[in-house]
Amino acid sequence: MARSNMHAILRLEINKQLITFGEIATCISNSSGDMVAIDVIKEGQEMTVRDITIRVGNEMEQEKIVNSINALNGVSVKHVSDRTFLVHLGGKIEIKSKISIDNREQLSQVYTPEVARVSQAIDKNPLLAYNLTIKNNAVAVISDGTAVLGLGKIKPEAAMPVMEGKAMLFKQFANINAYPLCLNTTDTEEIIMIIKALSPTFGGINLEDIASPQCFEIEDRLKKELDIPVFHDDQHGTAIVVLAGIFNALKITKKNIEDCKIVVCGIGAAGIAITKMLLNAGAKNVVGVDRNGAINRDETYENKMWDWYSNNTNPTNEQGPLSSVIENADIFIGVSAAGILKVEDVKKMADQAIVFALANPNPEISPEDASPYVKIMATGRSDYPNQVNNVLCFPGIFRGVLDCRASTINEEMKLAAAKAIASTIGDDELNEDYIIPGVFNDQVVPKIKEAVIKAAHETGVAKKI
Ligand SMILES: NC(=O)C1=CN([C@@H]2O[C@H](COP(=O)(O)OP(=O)(O)OC[C@H]3O[C@@H](n4cnc5c(N)ncnc54)[C@H](O)[C@@H]3O)[C@@H](O)[C@H]2O)C=CC1
Ligand SMILES: CC(=O)C(=O)O
Ligand SMILES: [Mg+2]
Repeated sequence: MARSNMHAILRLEINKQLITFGEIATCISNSSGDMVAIDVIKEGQEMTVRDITIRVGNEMEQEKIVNSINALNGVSVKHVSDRTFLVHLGGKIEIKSKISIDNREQLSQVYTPEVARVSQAIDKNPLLAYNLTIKNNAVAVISDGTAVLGLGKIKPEAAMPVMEGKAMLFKQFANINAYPLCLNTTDTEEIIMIIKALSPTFGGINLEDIASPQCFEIEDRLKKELDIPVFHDDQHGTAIVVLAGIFNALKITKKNIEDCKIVVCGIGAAGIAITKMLLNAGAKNVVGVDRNGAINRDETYENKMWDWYSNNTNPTNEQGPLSSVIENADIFIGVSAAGILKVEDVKKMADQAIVFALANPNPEISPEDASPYVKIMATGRSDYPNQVNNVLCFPGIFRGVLDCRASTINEEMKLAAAKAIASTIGDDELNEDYIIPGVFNDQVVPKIKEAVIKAAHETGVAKKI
């Protein structure tokens, strides 16, 4: 399994006459806790209070450690807090005013009565909204909570931490103000109606974690009916970053995309968009696998996208489960669920295999299990090398489209973004553990932005000269 990034902070009250800190540390280590920090909170003659931060595998392990400490004589656990929960207290973002209101004159300018003149000006010329409101730099991050990370359908309130996280990334990496909005409906028509009604406020719409196949119709309709860019990040953001990673990975394995057998597992939002980009980039042999095995032409599918998929992929009409179609595959791309690719499957792949196990939060196979048998291993996670995650794309692509006021994000702009990401790694730097730039590489956003603006102008969708 993938290693855990879960940390707990235990507040311990210790009677120094009865126990030493060394004994407590041994107890934690014997219970598989990895102690990463110690803070002294209160020091007395007899008693001392310390906060210790430990990395644990999961909640059960945490409970086991707490119970073992409490079983020792002279120490008790007073409080347990989880570092991840602590950073979420009160939510992760806020709205700040650009100017302060210190007197009546300023009040009458930013609000009534003077603001009315600004409203009237925009009413006469709605394009002025780009100059006189937040629109120019505002993106709505909208989810209905139906496909959140790999968690599946969860309540819209529960999707908010993820959307707030996306909003933070928009701000930090591209200085875009993003507004997380989780909708209490899963009805396609209602979602379309709500987003259309909200659109005057925003310069772009980032759809997030909306389940397939509904996500396709929602995005297609909004693209047709709105004049601002609409981008389903799980489809296109992911596909762009995957393609960037594949371009670089193939330079290492010295294979051509045309000759590779590529198995895509999880034919949902991300899987379908990835497949389309791979085909546009020249791939000829893509085989899609979902819960019931390979998508093939001998079956009929209710899902229209799977119908399209069966007719445009799988040239030899392979059938059967992942464990059989994985044979001789050069590339595996997983956007499905945790743990479904087995070591025995990886062993059946062609030489110099490339495995992108991108399910979040836990990949289809852990790097520890797969790495001995593959040339290149990537996941969607921040705690391993080669993080293939749409965070590398959405800040830069939206920075580009907002800056040139593009009406849409087309195939040319997406391909340009993929090439821009790949190009941030020079041939002299490229290696198995560095096929994709890190999230904190400050060349990524400017490179994507420039490439996207250029492609928007070349394809005539940039409205700002
Ligand atoms: N690393 C990254 O940047 C990204 C990762 N993802 C991850 O990819 C996964 C899928 O995301 P979406 O495409 O948005 O969801 P989705 O719900 O649209 O599609 C998931 C697909 O995987 C299939 N699936 C589920 N369990 C499976 C199994 N055991 N075997 C084969 N197929 C299975 C489902 O039937 C569905 O067709 C999630 O884990 C998500 O976190 C998604 C977007 C970006
Ligand atoms: C990264 C992302 O968008 C997802 O896992 O859904
Ligand atoms: Mg997502």
